[in-house]
Amino acid sequence: MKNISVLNSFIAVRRCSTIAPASSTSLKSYEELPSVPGGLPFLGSFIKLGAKPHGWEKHTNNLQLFGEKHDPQDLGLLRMTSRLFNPVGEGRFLVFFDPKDVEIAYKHEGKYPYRGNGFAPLLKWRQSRPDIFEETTGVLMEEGERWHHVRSLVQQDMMRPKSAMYYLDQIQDIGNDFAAFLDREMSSSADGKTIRGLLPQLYNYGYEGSAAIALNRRMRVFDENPDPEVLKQLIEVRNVIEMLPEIMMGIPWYQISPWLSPKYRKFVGHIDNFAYFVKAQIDEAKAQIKEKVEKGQLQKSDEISVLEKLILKNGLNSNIPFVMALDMIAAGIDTTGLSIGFILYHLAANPEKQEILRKEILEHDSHINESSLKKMRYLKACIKESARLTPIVSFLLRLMQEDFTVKGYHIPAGTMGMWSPFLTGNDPKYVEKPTKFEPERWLRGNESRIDPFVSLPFGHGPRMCVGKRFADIEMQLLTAKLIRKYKWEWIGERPISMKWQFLNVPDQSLDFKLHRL
Ligand code: HEM
Repeated sequence: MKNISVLNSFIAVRRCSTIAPASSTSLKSYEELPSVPGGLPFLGSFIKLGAKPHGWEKHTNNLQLFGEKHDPQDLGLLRMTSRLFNPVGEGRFLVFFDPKDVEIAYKHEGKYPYRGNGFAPLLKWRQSRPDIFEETTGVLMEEGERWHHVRSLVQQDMMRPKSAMYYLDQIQDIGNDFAAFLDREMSSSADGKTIRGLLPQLYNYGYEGSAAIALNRRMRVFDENPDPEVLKQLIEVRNVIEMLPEIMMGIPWYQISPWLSPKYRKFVGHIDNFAYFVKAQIDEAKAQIKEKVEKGQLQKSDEISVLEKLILKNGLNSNIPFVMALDMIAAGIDTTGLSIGFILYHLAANPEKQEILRKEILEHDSHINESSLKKMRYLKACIKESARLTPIVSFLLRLMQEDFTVKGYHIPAGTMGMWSPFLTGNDPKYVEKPTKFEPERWLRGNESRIDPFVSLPFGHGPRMCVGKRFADIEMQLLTAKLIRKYKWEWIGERPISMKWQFLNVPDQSLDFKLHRL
C-alpha cells in the first residue's frame, strides 16, 4: 500500500531545510547550541538516554543530567542526534526545556504535524492487511495530507464537548460496576479494606470505557461471570499493548521480513484476532444503522452515539469507523487507567486535598450530570495537578517544518523537537514548590501563574489527543465516584515515582486501604 504522504511531507521539509538562515549576522547557528557529545553511528547521542546511571526506565532523569552537564549556562536548549529516529533532518534532535520555547516550536509544526513513527510494528501490520486498511491506516499512524483527511472526518464527532456528554450515564454505570467489583475484592482481603495491585483493574476500566464509545457496546468485564469471549479478547489486546514496546526497542528485523522475528509474528497473531473481533462488532453496528435509516428511526445528531455518527458521515462501506475503533481502544486503555491510578495515589497520599475534593463532590447529587460536572472545579484541578506531577507520556515530539529562531539561534526545518512534560512541569523555575500536590494552583485566579506549556498531558495543536474529551469524563466520573464512596489511604512502602515502559507507569504496586463512607 502506498504511503506517499509521509514521503511528501519529508520532501517538503527537506526543501525547506535548504533555505539559508535569516540574513541577520547576529543570529547564531544551530551548531553553536549546547550538545550531548558522542553516541553511536546511526543511533547518535539519543541512545545515551538509555545509558547509566538511570537507563531507559528513568531516561528523563538522564535527560535532566545531560542538561545540567552540557548546558551549564542554562540556555534550556540541548542538541542531540539520531538518524534512526529522525532520518529526515540529518538526525537533528533538539530538546526544549523552557515552556516559552515549546510554545514557539509548536508554531512551526506545520499544517500536517509529524511526531515520528512511534508505532512502527503496528503500522507494518496495517500495511500488510490491505483488505482492511486500504482506505486508511488511521489517525494515529497516517501522515501528511492523508492524516489531515482522516482527522478532519472524525475531528468534530470526537472533539465536541457534547459528544462526550452523550456518554455520561454509560460511563457512570461502568463506574458503579467498578465500585461493586472493588467491594467484592475488599471483602476477600484479611481486613476487609485492602486492595493490592489496582492498576490492571484500572486498565480494564479504560477498556470498558473505550469499548462503550468505540463499539457502542458494554463488555461487562467487572461482572462476577464475564463473557469468556470478551475476556479472551481483553487478553489479546493486552498482549498487543505489552509486546509493542518490546518489539519497538529491539532490532527491527520484522521490517525486512516477519519470518526473521518470531516475536513480531506472535504480535500479529494477537492483533489479528482482536481486529477481527472489533470488525465483527462494527459490521453489526452498521447493519443496525442501516435498519434504523430504512425505518426513519434516526434521531437528532446530539442524541446518537459517536459510532453512529462516524458510520453515517463516512458511509456504510467506509472502514474509517472500524480503524477509529481500533485506535480508540489501543490508545484509550493504558492511558486512562494509568492517569486514574496516579490521581488516586496523589489523593491517597494527600488526605487534606482528598477531603477538600470530597466536600466539593458531596455538594452534588451522586448521579452526575453535565451541569454538576461543570461545577466540579477542584476535581478538574486535581486531575491537572496529577498530570503535572506524574505525566504518563514521557516526551512529546514534533518535526519542525519551517526554519525559525529561538533565543537568537537558527533552528533549521527538519529538526525533531522534543520536550518532556515531566521536566518542565517539575522545574522550580516554572512551578512554585513543584514537588507538592497543590491542585489550588490550577483554580481560577491562580492559573495565570503557570505557563500553559509547562504541562501538556494531551499534547497541543491540531495533532493533539483526539480522545481527550472522553478521557476527561472517564477520569472525572470515576474519581468522583471513588472519592465519594471511600476514604483512600496509601499503604505503599514509599512515595511512588515513575518508570518508563513506553508510557510512564508507577514504579511500585498500587496498594490502598479503602474506608467505606
Ligand atoms: C488520560 C488519557 C490520555 C492521555 C494522557 C492521552 C495523551 C495523548 C497524547 C500526549 C497524544 C499525542 C498528542 C500530540 O502529539 O500532540 C495522544 C494522541 C492520541 N490519542 Fe490520546 N491520550 C489519552 C486518552 C485517549 C483516549 C481515551 C483515546 C481514544 C478514545 C485516545 C486517542 C488518541 C489518538 C487516536 C491519538 C492520535 C491523534 C493523532 O495523531 O491525530 N487517547 N494522546
